[in-house]
Amino acid sequence: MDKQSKVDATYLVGLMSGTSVDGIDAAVVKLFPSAEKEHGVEIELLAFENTPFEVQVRNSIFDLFDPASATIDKVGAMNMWLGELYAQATLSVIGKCGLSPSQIFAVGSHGQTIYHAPEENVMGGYNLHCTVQIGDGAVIANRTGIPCVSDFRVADMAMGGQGAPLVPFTEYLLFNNPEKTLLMQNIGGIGNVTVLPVNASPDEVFAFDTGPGNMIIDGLVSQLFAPMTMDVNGEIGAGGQVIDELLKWMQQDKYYTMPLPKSTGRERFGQQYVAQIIEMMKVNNWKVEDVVATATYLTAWSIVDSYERYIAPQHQAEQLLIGGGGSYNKTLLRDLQHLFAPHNVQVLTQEDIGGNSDAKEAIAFALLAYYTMKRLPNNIPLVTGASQPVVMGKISWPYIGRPQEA
Ligand SMILES: Nc1ncnc2c1ncn2[C@@H]1O[C@H](COP(=O)(O)OP(=O)(O)OP(=O)(O)O)[C@@H](O)[C@H]1O
Ligand SMILES: CC(=O)N[C@H]1[C@@H]2OC[C@@H](O2)[C@@H](O)[C@@H]1O[C@H](C)C(=O)O
Repeated sequence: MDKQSKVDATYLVGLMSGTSVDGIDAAVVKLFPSAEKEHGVEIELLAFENTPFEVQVRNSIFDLFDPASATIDKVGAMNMWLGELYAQATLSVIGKCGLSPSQIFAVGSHGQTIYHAPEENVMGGYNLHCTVQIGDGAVIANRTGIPCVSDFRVADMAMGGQGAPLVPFTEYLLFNNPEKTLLMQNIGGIGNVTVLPVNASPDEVFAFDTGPGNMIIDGLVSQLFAPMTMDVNGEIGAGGQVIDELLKWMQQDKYYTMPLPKSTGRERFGQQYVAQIIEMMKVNNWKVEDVVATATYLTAWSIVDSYERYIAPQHQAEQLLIGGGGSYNKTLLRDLQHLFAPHNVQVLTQEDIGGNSDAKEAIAFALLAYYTMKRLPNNIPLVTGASQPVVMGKISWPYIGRPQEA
């Protein structure tokens, strides 16, 4: 880093609580202009903290995924409650790296998605794509004294986009490689991939949700191995065999052949879907570890199938770089390595390249917020299907303004 970059460094906090509802990821990043790339930025991760949700919070969020139990009073209260928890997570992670809140330029908070409907929905003559993320930015701003950018996705939807995925914009900024075509694969609740062709320009980047990430595995484990909520390190799946009949049934979901751009969520692969699998398991007398092994294989298959169907015809990739909690599931990694071997695609995790699988999305929302604060566009229309670039995110200012800095 040169002297000028050090002078221009900006500190930001990014917050992510994703579709798997495991907790809050909070990152403090130092951002400075890239010495190499024009308009580019570089970042340094200064601190990261994951705060798991308490059971009552997790259950209250799950209540909101079912439109029948998600009454408006519960949505309103949870919006404020999560705001409080996000504010605490912000202050805690800032404390970890010895900075004070007054040194932070902005917090970028994704919020908790409780509803995502990116498909065509014509009402009153308007095509209303919609998505709901809660955890109010006003609470975060007023508890921390830091401006908060939240509610990113709706601006993209206002331009006809899917409002997802948003992380590709930051992957383009941070990972674009002059020599290799990279597949940036996130495996959270949902799986999503960003394709970065060799030395890509923004209009060559494309991305989409590949299907379920850990969502089906987590759903099965929560039902069949409670109080566990995940297949830790893939140990349950490692002890099972893939059930062909179940795999074929799962592979027939329409999502896998839908045209791009596409995104998905709990509405498709959540509790109802898992309940169907458990019903089939009972009828067929399948072993629970075989069902978990099959769900794990399905996730790996959906990723390689996406590569074969939408990516490989134009781009031979060198590496699949995995981020998100799925990178800790060894059975899933084994299945991915096996399925990508014939394509000569090397499968690596963020840790293998010196990154942090857990922190990646929180870092992304810090970076997205930086662009919002600078009033610069931060979506990629080719990725989301929006008709044009927009500045995503709503800014909440703290009540008494920021402490005056010297
Ligand atoms: N040690 C582990 N072993 C196996 N799986 C793990 C482990 N740690 C995390 N996971 C999986 O990762 C999930 C959390 O991943 P992550 O935090 O990336 O998802 P998310 O951000 O909530 O989802 P999304 O990116 O879809 O919004 C957990 O629910 C679990 O399934
Ligand atoms: C609506 C929503 O919350 N979508 C998430 C989800 O989790 C992964 C995948 O599905 C992706 O589309 C998105 O999140 C990441 C952060 C994104 O927008 O890039």
